[in-house]
Amino acid sequence: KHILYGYEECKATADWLLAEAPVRPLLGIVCGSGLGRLAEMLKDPLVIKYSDIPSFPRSTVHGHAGRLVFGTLNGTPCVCMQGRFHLYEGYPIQKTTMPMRVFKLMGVETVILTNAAGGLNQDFKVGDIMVIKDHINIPGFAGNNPLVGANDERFGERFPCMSDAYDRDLQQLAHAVAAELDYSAFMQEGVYSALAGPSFETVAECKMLHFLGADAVGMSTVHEVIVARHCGMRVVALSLITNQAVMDYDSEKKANHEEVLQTGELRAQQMEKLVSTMVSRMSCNNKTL
Ligand SMILES: Nc1nc2ncn(CCNC(CO)CO)c2c(=O)[nH]1
Repeated sequence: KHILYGYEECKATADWLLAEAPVRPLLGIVCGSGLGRLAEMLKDPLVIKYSDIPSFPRSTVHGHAGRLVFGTLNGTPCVCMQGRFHLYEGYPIQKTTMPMRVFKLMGVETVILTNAAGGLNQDFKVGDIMVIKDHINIPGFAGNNPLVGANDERFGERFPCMSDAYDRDLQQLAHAVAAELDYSAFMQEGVYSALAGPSFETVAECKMLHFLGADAVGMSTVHEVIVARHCGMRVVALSLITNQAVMDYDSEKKANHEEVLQTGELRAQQMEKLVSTMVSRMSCNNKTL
């Protein structure tokens, strides 16, 4: 039975990209809303538009450029997604996570994912960077999990463990590098919860997610993490807190995409510095790559 975006399709796309790419990437980076400038860190970049890549989806969201950038970061061969795919764009979930399998088949061993998220934890401020230590996959509760359907053993096992999805060493590395860069004042860590979107959450949903132990809420990342872990890549993920989720009915605040992108602009420089310094630490003691 033809599995949507299955092994053969991902392999064909990976081979097509490797034929174009100047480097065979070891590290994958996914840029979240407004964080696309991370891709400009790469040296000797080669940029390929998603629309030119066989079987690749198209980015449809403002703030997601829709380009794959190959290059090196402090000597480490990287591939960077400038723009990612979301359930709310109407893609089948396996389509939104296909890039993770393509990364794997190109030789990527570690993925750094970034996203913009709303802060549920009341200690969080707009502009904070949260190291994700775990996630709550709400769409998964309703059966919308990227691994549903026939399992392809060439990627991974039928029932993959997710209790260690977010690599502990790489979380510690993120905090250590942040301390070195004197970023600790706006560094957080916590649980990321995903909704499908595109509507932002209601007050009752924010209060429920917070009550369930979520520190931030977004519309991406968890599906990519599940697929990345299924095929054995290491994962570290960072949320830029772009607004305080509305938790009371009297609040004047209204979540909006423009504010998400503005905060991304504001913090983009520190995010770039954090990620690039992490990469240099990972590659020099390359056991952690
Ligand atoms: N309250 C709240 N604040 C947020 N900031 C970013 N996102 C992630 C969703 N980003 C969408 C819309 O900006 C674009 O992918 C969210 C969210 O889902 N909820």
